[in-house]
Amino acid sequence: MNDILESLERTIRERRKAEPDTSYVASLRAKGRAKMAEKLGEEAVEAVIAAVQDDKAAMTGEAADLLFHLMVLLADMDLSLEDVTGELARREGLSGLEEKAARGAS
Ligand SMILES: N=c1c2ncn([C@@H]3O[C@H](COP(=O)(O)OP(=O)(O)OP(=O)(O)O)[C@@H](O)[C@H]3O)c2ncn1[C@@H]1O[C@H](COP(=O)(O)O)[C@@H](O)[C@H]1O
Repeated sequence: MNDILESLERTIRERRKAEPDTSYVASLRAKGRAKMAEKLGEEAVEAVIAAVQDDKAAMTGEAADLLFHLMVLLADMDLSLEDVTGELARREGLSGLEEKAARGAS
């Protein structure tokens, strides 16, 4: 599973340098971060709808779109999956309440 995400992360970094008319990733880069964020929001809403409708097939596709667009945005911010998994690993070492407190949540 991680192999696929790591491979996709490399592909996204590489395709950012392509000509926008030959690559969806490059076209998003050309449109800018606000457009990437907008796409992430759209995909999140579509995933929410699939979940509420209990549509597993749609949810699988929407979750893939959501992950992909999140990774495009992370790459634009020069963040990696390792940054995210590192944060998840840190949280795993804490209980739920400790983790909430560490994030400053009420
Ligand atoms: N995983 C994906 C992936 N998932 C979704 N999408 C695209 O995301 C877009 C979003 O869906 P929408 O229905 O909102 O599409 P749209 O109406 O064309 O989008 P907008 O005009 O609103 O921006 C679609 O065009 C999908 O093709 C993806 N495009 C690319 N990848 C991966 O990225 C790699 C590099 O792609 P290129 O940059 O195109 O070479 C590919 O090999 C794939 O592995």
